[in-house]
Amino acid sequence: MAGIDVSDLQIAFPLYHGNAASLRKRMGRAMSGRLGHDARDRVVVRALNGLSFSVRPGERLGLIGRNGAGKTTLLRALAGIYEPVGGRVSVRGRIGALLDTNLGMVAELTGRENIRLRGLYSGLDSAAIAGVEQDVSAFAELGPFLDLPLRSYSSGMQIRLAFGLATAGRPQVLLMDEWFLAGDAAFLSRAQSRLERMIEEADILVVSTHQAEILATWCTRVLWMDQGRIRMDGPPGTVLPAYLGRA
Ligand SMILES: Nc1ncnc2c1ncn2[C@@H]1O[C@H](COP(=O)(O)OP(=O)(O)OP(=O)(O)O)[C@@H](O)[C@H]1O
Repeated sequence: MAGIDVSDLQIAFPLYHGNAASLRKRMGRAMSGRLGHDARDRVVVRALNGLSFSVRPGERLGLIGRNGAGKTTLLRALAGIYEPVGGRVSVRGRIGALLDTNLGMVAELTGRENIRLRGLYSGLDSAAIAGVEQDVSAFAELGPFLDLPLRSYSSGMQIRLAFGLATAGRPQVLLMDEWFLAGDAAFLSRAQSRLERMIEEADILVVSTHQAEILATWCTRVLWMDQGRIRMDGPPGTVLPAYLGRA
């Protein structure tokens, strides 16, 4: 069964230049608490600083917080792209990651070829690949562009294709950065019903966005992140008014 357990998670990025004291001075108080040193005495930014939480099947978790709070870093750590420097991340279930429109795509291949390639990577047989191809092409509504190279796609087309593909493989844990919520209203409503079908199968969504309305309608729980830590964790009706200063 799908699940996420994060315990005392720490992610840090080395900054290769300068010394900590002058960097602290230049970056001001806002950042100074997030600078530290690693074992090789390099100055690092602590992007995530001791996060602990669990997510159970059926939960739709929204991440909110100011620029630089650590939302994207957390999604990437859950996807296994970043290694923790401390603590643990455990994600059970097949992961679908919508973090970067180009992730795992080849710009020179057509949309259809990319779909087939992904099917082959996932070890699907030809009948299953044909099913995914049909499902994704119906969802993405790319028309003749499906048979043109990806590099000719608009960013909205890339998003539709990536979203269709990431959700076609019936992932049990879908990780999504707000990038993918940039489509028009018609796309958002089709994306929402596709996600709802997926979530009905008792799976997990983790989505990061600055748009409070999306969190209010899509999520059952919101983590408010601040300076690489969790500031508040609870239902959207409690966390969003506090975040927006209306509590
Ligand atoms: N590759 C990197 N190298 C150095 N520092 C990084 C890197 N990626 C993120 N950071 C730093 O880690 C912190 C968290 O960044 P992150 O992108 O996770 O924030 P975010 O909440 O997603 O912000 P935004 O809302 O602006 O997308 C920031 O201080 C950022 O500058």
